[in-house]
Amino acid sequence: MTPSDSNIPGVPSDKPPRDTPTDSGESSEAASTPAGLSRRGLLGLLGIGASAGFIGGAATVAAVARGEAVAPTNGDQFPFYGTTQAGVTTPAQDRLFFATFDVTASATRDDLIELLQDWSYAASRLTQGLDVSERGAVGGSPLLPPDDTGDALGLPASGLTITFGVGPSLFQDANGNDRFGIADRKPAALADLPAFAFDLLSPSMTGGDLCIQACADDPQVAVHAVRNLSRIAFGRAQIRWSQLGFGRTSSTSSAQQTPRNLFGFKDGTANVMSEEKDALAKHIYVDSTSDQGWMNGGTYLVARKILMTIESWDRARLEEQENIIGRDKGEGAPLSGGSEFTEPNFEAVHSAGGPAIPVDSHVRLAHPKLNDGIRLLRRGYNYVDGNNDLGQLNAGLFFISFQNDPEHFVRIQKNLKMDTLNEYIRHVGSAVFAIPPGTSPGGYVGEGLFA
Ligand SMILES: C=CC1=C(C)c2cc3[nH]c(cc4nc(cc5[nH]c(cc1n2)c(C)c5CCC(=O)O)C(CCC(=O)O)=C4C)c(C)c3C=C
Ligand SMILES: [Fe+2]
Repeated sequence: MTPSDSNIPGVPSDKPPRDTPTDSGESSEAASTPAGLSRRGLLGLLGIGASAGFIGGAATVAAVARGEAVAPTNGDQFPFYGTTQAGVTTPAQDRLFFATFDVTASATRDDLIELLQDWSYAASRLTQGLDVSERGAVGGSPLLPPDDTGDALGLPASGLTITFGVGPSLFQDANGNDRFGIADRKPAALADLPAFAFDLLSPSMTGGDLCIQACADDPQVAVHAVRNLSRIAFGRAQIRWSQLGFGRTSSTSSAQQTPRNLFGFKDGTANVMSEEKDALAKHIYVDSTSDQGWMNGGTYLVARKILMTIESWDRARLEEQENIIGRDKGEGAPLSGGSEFTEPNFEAVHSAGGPAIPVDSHVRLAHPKLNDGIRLLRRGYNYVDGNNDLGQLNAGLFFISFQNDPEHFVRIQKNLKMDTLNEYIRHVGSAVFAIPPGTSPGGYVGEGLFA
């Protein structure tokens, strides 16, 4: 299947920020959203469980003007609706807030469907720079908690994308129980990742039934999105673990400059780019040959939280750092010569003898030539989670890759067993999710799973 371009507009939108009223006094977006939040979703926003009583006065309240005092600086918008979900080939934004969720033990199949419907509806609004519902942060009854938390009032869409995923545990619990009557819809490719050499995984940063990847150019917008989606889920699903990321570590479009990771190296040079339509179809998106038709046009997300011992790295000689990566630090050119985008030549010989690109360097071991031609679309972010008692930063790479089979990640990660980079990194968190195809107005992400 050839993925559509529909999520790659890349042009600033002329839509007004957050619920600026139209001349009619209605939300500028109201007509384009197919349905409102379910009663359960509204109850979640109020922080009331499913058994709670009726909410009075559900009539639509005209949206209230937002952010008059703040001139929006990044009104970039990427449509939520499309044949593929946004946030995969979308030019990587600066910030990430990623969260995995556990669906509550008491939730039924209908609860799960309604949650995905509510999330899709809310995401279609949030990605337009609107509040989570029409009543929003300040348009509801003064006697009720506001629908929207209000922390993004006055902020533009900031390129927000919201990408939903479903994990292996959604289909079957640890005892093999078919939780939501979808066990026979589980793709063979969606399995927990195996243990890898040097793994130091913490259970508190591993797994999840569902995931939300929110990317934006403003961290407040990304956090607002996940926070409000989490409120909607109240009583149906709760956050298991989450990660804030900054400074994208990968380009996903050749129009973007290659960013740097916390080791100071350009990261993303050899990534699959959104312009590479054939490579996207071959390596990233699931096609009609999949064992599960509902995944046609979807992809798989692998997340790995990788701690980087940056203090030790900073004491390594430049030459050693470059030999470990296999590229030079200044330009990002392969050690075999040329400039950043020159193909590495693993046969090239160093003037002092031996291979110019060390055999145990990261780029050699991760290169398609040593991995049956496999390519990943990497979309990771740096993170810093404070410091330890020794004054060292808890910092690293929140690695995210998209591929049409998680086994492709597994293949490369196994090959990285000999990687000299391993002396400076540890994988501490891990998860894998199926990313269903996109949806259209009136539908919801994951609908094919229940059809
Ligand atoms: C299993 C997949 C990968 C993990 C895990 C991983 C961790 C990791 N990578 C860097 C830094 C760099 N990686 C680079 C290239 C690169 N990395 C992977 C895969 C994983 N990396 C691939 C497939 C590639 C491309 C290889 C190629 O085709 O040439 C680079 C070089 C620049 C670039 O091409 O992006 C850097 C730098 C770190 C620091 C890290 C863990 C913390
Ligand atoms: Fe890498």
